[in-house]
Parts: sequence; C-alpha cells; structure tokens
Amino acid sequence: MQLQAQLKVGAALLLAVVAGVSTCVFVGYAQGYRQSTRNLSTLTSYDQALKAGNAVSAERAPSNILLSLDPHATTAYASTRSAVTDARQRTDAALAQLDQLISARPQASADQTRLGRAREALARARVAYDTLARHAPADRSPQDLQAAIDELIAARDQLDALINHRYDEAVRLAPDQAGIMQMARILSDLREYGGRLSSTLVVPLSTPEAIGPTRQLAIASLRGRIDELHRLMPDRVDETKWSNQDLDVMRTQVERGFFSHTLPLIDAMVARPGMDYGLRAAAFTSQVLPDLLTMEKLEDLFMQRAIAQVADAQQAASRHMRLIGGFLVAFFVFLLAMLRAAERLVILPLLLAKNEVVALANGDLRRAPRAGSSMEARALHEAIDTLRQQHMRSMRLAIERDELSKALRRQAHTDALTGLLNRHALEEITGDLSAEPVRLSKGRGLILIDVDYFKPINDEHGHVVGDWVLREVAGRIQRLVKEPHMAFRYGGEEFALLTNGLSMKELCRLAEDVRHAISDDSFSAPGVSTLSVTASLGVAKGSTTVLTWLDLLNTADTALYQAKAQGRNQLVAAPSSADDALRA
Ligand SMILES: Nc1nc2c(ncn2[C@@H]2O[C@H](COP(=O)(O)OP(=O)(O)OP(=O)(O)O)[C@@H](O)[C@H]2O)c(=O)[nH]1
Repeated sequence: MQLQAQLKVGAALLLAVVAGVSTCVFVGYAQGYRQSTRNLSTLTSYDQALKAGNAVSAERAPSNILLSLDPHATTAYASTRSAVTDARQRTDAALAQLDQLISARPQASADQTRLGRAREALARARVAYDTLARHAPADRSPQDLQAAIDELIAARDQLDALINHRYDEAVRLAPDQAGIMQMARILSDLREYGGRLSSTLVVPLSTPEAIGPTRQLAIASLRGRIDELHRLMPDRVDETKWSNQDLDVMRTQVERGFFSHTLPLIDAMVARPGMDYGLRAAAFTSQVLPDLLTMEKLEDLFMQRAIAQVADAQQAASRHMRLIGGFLVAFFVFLLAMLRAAERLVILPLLLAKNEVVALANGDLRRAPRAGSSMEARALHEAIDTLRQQHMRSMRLAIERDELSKALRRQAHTDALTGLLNRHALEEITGDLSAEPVRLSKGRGLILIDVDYFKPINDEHGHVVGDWVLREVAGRIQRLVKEPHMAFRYGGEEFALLTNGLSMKELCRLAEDVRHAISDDSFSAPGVSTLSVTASLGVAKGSTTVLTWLDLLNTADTALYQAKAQGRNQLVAAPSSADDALRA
C-alpha cells in the first residue's frame, strides 16, 4: 500500500478510536444532560404546583378580611376588594402556568382532572365569597361564612392531590433532590395549615361567637399537624446540604414569626374565655399573614436553590457536550492538517524525489522540481544530487570510452600512411577469406588498383618520395569515390575500390576515371620536379559465377594480373556470364 494511503487509513482509524471514546463520554454527558433536563422540568412543575397551592392559600387572607368588612361603609372594603381581585388574578395566573406545565408532561390527564376540580371548587368559593361580601356584616350568617371558607379550602385540597402527585414524580425521577423537595413540601403544608388555622378563627372573630367544640377539635387537629411538621423541619434542614446564610436567616424569621408569634397568638385567642378575642378578624388576619408569607418565601428559596442546582448540572453537561464536540472537531481538523502536512512535507518530496530518480535512471540529467525543506528532505535531495553527479561522471566516462573505442576502431581500420581504409577494414566486410566462403550480393563490384613500377620510384627517389606518391595516388582515388563506394589501401602500392549497385559498365567507367586520375597528371614530389605514375586495374563484379567474396577478389586479382601482363596502365574487366553481360 502506498504511504499516502497508509497515512489516510491510520488517520481514519485514529479518528474512529478517538470518536468512539469521545462518543462514549459524550453519551454519558448527554444522558446527564437529559436527566438534568427532565429533573429541571419535574422540579419546575412541582415548584409551580406549590406556587399555585400557595396562591390559592394566599387568596384566602384578603377574601376572609373582605367578609369582615361592610361593603357600604368603609373605604377599607374597596381596597380589600381590590386586594382580593389581585390575589385572584395571581391565583389564576399561577393555575394557568401550572396547567401549561402539566399539559406538556406525559400522562398529564390525571393532573389536569385534579386541576379542573380545583378550579371548579375555586369558582364556587369565589361565588360564595362574592355573594356574602355584597351583604352587610350583620346579614352574613356564620354558616354561610364557614361554607365559603370551606369551599376555598376544598379548592386547595384538590390542588394538594396534584401537589402530591407532582411531588411523588419529582422524588421518583430526581431522588437526589428528595430532601429539598420534602422540605419545600413541609413548608408549603405549614403555610397552608397555618392559613387554615387562622381561617378557623375568622368566623368567631367576625360574628363574633364563641369557639364551639367542633371548631375546638378542628383547631386542635391543625395545631397537632403543625407541631408534627415543625418537628420534622430541623431534621430535613440538617439532612440537606442547602443550609446557607440566606436560608438560615429566613428560617430564623419563620421560627420567630410563625412559631413564636402567630401560633402563641392563636393559642392565646383560643384560650380566652368568652367572645372577647382582643382582635377583629381583619386585624388578626393582617397580623398572621406576614408570617405565612415568610414561610412561603422560605419554601420558594429552597425550590429556587434546587432548580438552580439542577440547571447548573444541566449547563455543566451541555458545556461538556459542547467541549467534546469541539474537541472532536478540533481533533478532526488537527488530523486533516497533519495529513496535509505529511503530504506536503513527506509524501510530495518523496514522490518528486522518486520522479527525479526515475528520470535520472532514464538519462534525464536535468534537476526536477522539488518540495520539502526538512532536514530529511534536504538529505534526500543531496543524495539525488550526488547520484546525478556520479551518473554524469559515468556518462562522461562512457562517452569518452565510446569515443576512444570508436577512435581505436577507426585507427584499426585506417591506413596510417594514406588515411584510406585498410585491408583489415575490407576484411571486416568480406569476412575471413580463408574460412567458409561468404556469399556476395550481385550488386557488389571490386576494382583492384596497383601502381606500376613502384619499386623503381622507391629505388630512384627514396622511400619518402615513394610514400608521398602513395599518399597522392590515394588522394586521387578518394576524390572519385562517393558513398556508398569505399576505397581501401589493399597493401603496399595496391589499392581496392569496393562498389555497390554499379553495373559492369559503370564499374569500368569508374575504373577508367581512376586510371586517368593517376596517370594523366604528373606528380611533383618534394625534391622531384615531375614524376609520371601509372596504375593497372582489375575489375570484377558479383555474378552467377562470382558468388562469394573470395570469388570476387580472385577474379579482380586475375584481371589485374592480366592488365599487368598486357603492358600495364590499363584496366581489365573480368568477363561476366552471358546473362550478367546482358544486364550490364
Ligand atoms: N615507399 C614505400 N614503398 C613500399 C611500400 N610498400 C611497399 N613498397 C615497395 O613497393 C615495391 C613493390 O615492388 P614490386 O612488387 O616489385 O612492384 P613494381 O615495382 O611496382 O612492379 P609492378 O607491380 O610489377 O609494376 C617494393 O619495393 C616495396 O618495398 C610503402 O609503404 N612505401
């Protein structure tokens, strides 16, 4: 596999492993996020149920005050009426918000039924209150007053069922928050029971009338329940890790207000003999209300803390998810950048270096484009440069060797005196004449040229002049020979002219030209004024009877011998066969 492909596979595997591990961690955080989102939703709907309960409880105080006021005589009535309207609006808004929250939850129908019942009871209670409020205080019977209060309590009871259900679900889904939710529940119940307790005194205080045994029993039951919840409170607060300065301050206010002021006040009023309670209903309710609201605030503070903690957990999970997502993207980008860098810094330089080496091996000595500036890439390029230099040296040596061998070959085939090809060169063409005869093409022709009476030239003028004459003769022959014909010094004062493609007639014409070239112009060798030189020529051509090189040489030699014998300075052409003669 190529390095590039290997890198890509490696990067893909690495990415898969990192993505796998990150996904596992991501899934963990995603579950945490989902869990905290669900917890948040559960806590929010539980909190809203408590708020709706508190709103219904809170509606009772101005409503009860209203029932102690004269609709015609007091300005207090109008302001209380307005407070009732505000309280009802707050209740309706809280119930509407609760409705919205629970309808978004799974299996909402049971809670919606409970909410519907609470609304119906609330509507009945409001009608009862409004009817009574229109009458003068003297026309309001204690029974009707109690009935209206009971109807409002019934509305709160309907909500209690819903609060219980929200509480159960919240504890089931978010057991971590169970302590705080229970604490909020206790405070909500305390606020409600405290409100109910003070409501039990509204009728006696408004009418006024004595607290009868049934009411005594109800008051005792509520006091018992309140004491029980009060006993539970410290444990719950200690168990939770929610205690901090704000909560402690408010908790102290609740203790000082509700438990040390309101309850003793109620106890004292209940304990008073006769119908002189010391306080009218409106004043009593106004005194009690702030302590109840402090409890409501404490409960709200607990819930807000719980919600804030879950929201923190949700945000932390979301932050971690984003962090992992970001890490994955960054890692992917990093891998991509590494791959690119590897391509640019390693693979591309390697590929280009490979191409350069291949080109070098194919004889291309040019410097190819290169990439990479790393130490390793530079070392590779230096190695290629060294290779190139060695390659150039070897090529130079090869060329020199080739030229040398060509020169040697030329030298071996050249006659040193005349510069013509020598006999050895002729034998390269004819082959070894003493060995197996080599067949000859019919187009081949041979002219043997022998200088006449050369020995006397040597003898008379010396060898230097003899050499000079030989060179001059060779020059005159060479000037007449054109490609593809070739001239040789055959030996001593004898020359050979090997032709190709000439007819016998053309061959004879060439031989005649050679003879004239030697004999027509006298030679003026150094130290010798004029010197007449002639030559005898024997001409032969490949034919049906002259089949081999040996035949051709022998035939030309015989013809030359004949020319010498016939008086020299002439040419003799070896006779051809009849067919050949015809073609010639
Ligand atoms: N100067 C010189 N003489 C050479 C060379 N090679 C051969 N000779 C001489 O050439 C002469 C040849 O003489 P012969 O064979 O008797 O022939 P010729 O004198 O030319 O007589 P014919 O061929 O019969 O006309 C000899 O004296 C050789 O020494 C050479 O390279 N230089």
